[in-house]
Amino acid sequence: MHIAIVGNIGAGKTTLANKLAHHFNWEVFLEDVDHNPYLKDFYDDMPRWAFHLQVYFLNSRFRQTQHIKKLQAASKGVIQDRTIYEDAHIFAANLHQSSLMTERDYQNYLGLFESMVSMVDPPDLLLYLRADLPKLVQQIERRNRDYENNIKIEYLRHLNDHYEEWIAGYKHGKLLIIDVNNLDYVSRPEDLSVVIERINSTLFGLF
Ligand SMILES: Nc1ncnc2c1ncn2[C@@H]1O[C@H](COP(=O)(O)OP(=O)(O)O)[C@@H](O)[C@H]1O
Ligand SMILES: Nc1ncnc2c1ncn2[C@H]1C[C@H](O)[C@@H](COP(=O)(O)O)O1
Repeated sequence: MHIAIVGNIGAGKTTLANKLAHHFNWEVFLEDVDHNPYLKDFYDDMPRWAFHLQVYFLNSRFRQTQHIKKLQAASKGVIQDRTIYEDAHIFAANLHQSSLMTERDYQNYLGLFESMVSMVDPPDLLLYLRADLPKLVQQIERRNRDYENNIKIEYLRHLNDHYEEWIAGYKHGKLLIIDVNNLDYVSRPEDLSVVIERINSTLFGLF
């Protein structure tokens, strides 16, 4: 079983991924953020570092999917925090549309993405955490990563628009949309239970 959690920056993916992994006793795959050699530079100067960052994320996400494939072959359950689909359909697409990535870099990136994604199995369940801008801003502030302090609200808005469009057309498998605006699975265990019940119901038809 493979559940992938998708959603905008600060939506609560990592927090939920850890909680679900604990609940189901499955392996968790988080994003490589702390060791990312481009992320800070990217936020300082997006046009300069957009392509480098996208190639880095693509490779790191692809390696993760190969690792997940092996675990699945061994019948292990996996929770994944963010997918390779989001790199291309959300982040790279947004950078290109916002003229922060050139046409030739984008086409070059897409060629690489298409080659890689053809070797990727979609998750059994895609769990989209839908959050409005105030919730995202509040949670990004709460997390307080210094390089994210200057993220513009417009950047988050464009990413949310891309998410909504991509999710509306998602056809790779089961999809569960959770509105997290009024959920607090950090301090309210009953909110986590609601999420778990909805996952069980979508995956196994329970409840
Ligand atoms: N549903 C929630 N309710 C309250 N706080 C949350 C919720 N989800 C996440 N948080 C908090 O918001 C911050 C960002 O969450 P995180 O899981 O890192 O988001 P993401 O991985 O989507 O970027 C963290 O400090 C986390 O504790
Ligand atoms: N593909 C990406 N392009 C640009 N930025 C990205 C990409 N994937 C992740 N990020 C950024 C967004 C956040 O600053 C960090 C971690 O993501 P989060 O949603 O907080 O887990 O990396």
